[in-house]
Amino acid sequence: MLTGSEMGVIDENAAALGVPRKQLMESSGHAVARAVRSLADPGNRVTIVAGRGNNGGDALVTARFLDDYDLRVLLLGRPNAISTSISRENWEALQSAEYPTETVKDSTAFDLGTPDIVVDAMLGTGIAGDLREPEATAAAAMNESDATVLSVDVPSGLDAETGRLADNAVDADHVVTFHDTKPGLPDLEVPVTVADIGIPDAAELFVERGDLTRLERDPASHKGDNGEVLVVGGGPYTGAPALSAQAALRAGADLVRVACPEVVAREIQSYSENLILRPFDGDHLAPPHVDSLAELAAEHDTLIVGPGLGDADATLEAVADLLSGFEGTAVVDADALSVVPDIETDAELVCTPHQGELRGMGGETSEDWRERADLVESFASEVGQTLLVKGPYDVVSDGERTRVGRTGNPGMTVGGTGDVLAGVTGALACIQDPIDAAAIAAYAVGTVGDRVVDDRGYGLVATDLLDEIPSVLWQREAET
Ligand SMILES: NC(=O)C1=CN([C@@H]2O[C@H](COP(=O)(O)OP(=O)(O)OC[C@H]3O[C@@H](n4cnc5c(N)ncnc54)[C@H](O)[C@@H]3O)[C@@H](O)[C@H]2O)[C@H](O)CC1
Ligand SMILES: [K+]
Repeated sequence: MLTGSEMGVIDENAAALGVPRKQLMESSGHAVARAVRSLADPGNRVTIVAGRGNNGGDALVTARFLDDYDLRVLLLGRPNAISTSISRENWEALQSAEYPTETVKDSTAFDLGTPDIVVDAMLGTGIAGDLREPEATAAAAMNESDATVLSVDVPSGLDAETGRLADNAVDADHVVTFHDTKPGLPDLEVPVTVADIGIPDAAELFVERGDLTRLERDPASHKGDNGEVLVVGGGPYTGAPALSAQAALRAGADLVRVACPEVVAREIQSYSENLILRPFDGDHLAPPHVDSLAELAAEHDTLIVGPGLGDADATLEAVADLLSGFEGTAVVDADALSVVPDIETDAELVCTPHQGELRGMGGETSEDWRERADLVESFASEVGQTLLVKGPYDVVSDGERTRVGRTGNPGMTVGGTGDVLAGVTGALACIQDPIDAAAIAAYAVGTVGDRVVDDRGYGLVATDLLDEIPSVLWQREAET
């Protein structure tokens, strides 16, 4: 089952892999024509009712596969209101080839006639709310007619995000949906054909630019709505927590605080005025700090534990105590990773080991990325947490879903890039599911590294990555 927005992600990933949406539309339209053939014989009257979006575009393709039928193609609205270039190209192809097309300027001009089959291609995954005019009048006419109604993707009026069926939705007799079934379709109790439209498995496995479309920033949001992150780090090292915290800010978090030993707080602050420090006494994290840190952590959307903490016994004991009592989402990195297999916790953890750290946690790895993906998936399921295993191909898995990020380059083996990745993951985990946060972070940080190396060559340092994070995450160019 895939929601409309999940289909949008996959379909843009397919485009990133070289299979553009227009090609998918051709397959979709062909699949609808095959369904028409299974429902009616050549010579029968088929009326296509197309909306102005890509759902309509699918059926404009269908028309070209039905030359041996008695065909009418109705476009709801004016041709210049067609909202996507690929639908417009398919409309123009029908004009050039002199197909019997008509445009319906408003609802009073709509006349369905008496076809044998109606192809309902008014609205698909782009719908919001009940049907407006002229779609509402057209739906009522379809529902009254004796024709067999074949809906494209979903009956117009079914919201493929929530499965809600509008009161004035089309009452379909048959549905052809694409790639996978959609929410609400099983409840309709009509035959549903799931058509393979040639989306490669890789569009679901690999993290690509379509995954960035998951990111949204509400224009009406207030300080804090886009995430508050607490980094618990520092002591033996000071750069690591500062990198994670700055990366979290660059990834879009509103407020990022760093809890660190008092003796290094001034130094960490001196790296950036954007950081808010919450020092605790001493020169390293230890069990007496845990109670107050737990209270502080509970006031944040996500916790990042590990960067620069070191591996002193007292520190690892404190990390284990902190994570055991925590109930929110935490990114666990660096030395803190070693405690994960030994603790019981209600927290949702995103662990970000490189392959050596993964072995240290008891996980297995392999040179072959496909084998590694399987091994990471089963280890994630064993640990019951999300893993982001870094490597030339990053593998992200929660034990059920597994994603692979292919961005990045050998320049990123330099120290500090992992701290940046932990920071981006922590920020995104404020607004996304752990697996999506980890997948997007892996893809984005690798892309950032690729841009820096393209620009300047090898010899990048972790701070080079920070400034490029916003443009990769938030300035995407979507295909329409
Ligand atoms: N995702 C894929 O892999 C593919 C999907 N295809 C088809 O494309 C549609 C989705 O197309 P989209 O252009 O995004 O949206 P729609 O055509 O469903 O509708 C957009 C259109 O509708 C208007 N609108 C929104 N709500 C209402 C309403 N309540 N009443 C009236 N009009 C409304 C809105 O303003 C827009 O103009 C998907 O379902 C598939 O059929 C392609 O085949 C490619 C592969
Ligand atoms: K439809």
